[in-house]
Amino acid sequence: MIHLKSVAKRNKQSNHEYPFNLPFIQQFKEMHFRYPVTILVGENGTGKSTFLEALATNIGSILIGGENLENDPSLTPARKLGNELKLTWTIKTKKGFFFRANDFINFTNRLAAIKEESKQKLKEIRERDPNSLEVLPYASTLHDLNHFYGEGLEVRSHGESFLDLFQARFQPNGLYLLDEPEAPLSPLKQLTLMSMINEMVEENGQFIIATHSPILMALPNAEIFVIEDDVLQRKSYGDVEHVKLTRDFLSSPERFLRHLN
Ligand SMILES: Nc1ncnc2c1ncn2[C@@H]1O[C@H](COP(=O)(O)OP(=O)(O)OP(=O)(O)O)[C@@H](O)[C@H]1O
Repeated sequence: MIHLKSVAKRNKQSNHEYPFNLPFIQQFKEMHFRYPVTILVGENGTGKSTFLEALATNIGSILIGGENLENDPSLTPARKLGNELKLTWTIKTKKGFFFRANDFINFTNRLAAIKEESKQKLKEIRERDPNSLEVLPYASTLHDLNHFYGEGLEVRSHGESFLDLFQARFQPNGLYLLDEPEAPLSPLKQLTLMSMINEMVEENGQFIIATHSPILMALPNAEIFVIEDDVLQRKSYGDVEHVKLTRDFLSSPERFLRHLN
């Protein structure tokens, strides 16, 4: 299912501040989403995260692990760009989220802190008055955390907790913006993530994923856009530089290693 059909940038007088000064953003006119999965590839620093952030602010996505999108000061420049984007929808969905690998550690830390605080409050209230109804909100928070995340994301490894999170928060009919979700995942777990994404695609999910992973780039039902020479270019899997380089490297690492010294 394609929820978000396209994004276009409104014409604007030249602006020399970030993010409008990024060559890719300057050149950007519009982009169409024709597949349930859109993969965004580009060298470091080309502006993939910035672009996803701008999209997320325009959409009003839930930001997993960060501040509220509207309040997060680090997103002020992206919000300005987001305001200049015009989105067209098939059906606008409120389901889904924006996920940046970098926020994730904060997220697990915050969950752990909320859990600890709720336990502490419960204990204090029960010591004061075993029958007090004041316990209810804290008991409910603990119940929800256990329901969603079991033992706790904070006691799992980064990769495991990533997958737990996706498992807990993916739901049908959602629009998911994922920024480098492969970050802590082993190749095997990247395959697990691919399979979760496939399941959600079957359930009318749409994904826009910025990634450097040649594994994730192979997702079926996907269209790959590469930021090259400052513009978006559609590419087939085998023509993506990340894929070619990885393939060449794996077929003969020594050929590359010889040039490292
Ligand atoms: N708040 C900011 N102020 C000024 N420049 C910024 C800001 N955030 C990012 N940049 C710059 O904008 C450029 C694009 O950054 P962005 O993180 O969007 O790139 P990216 O394509 O996602 O890179 P990577 O693949 O390394 O994650 C970079 O040169 C970065 O230094």
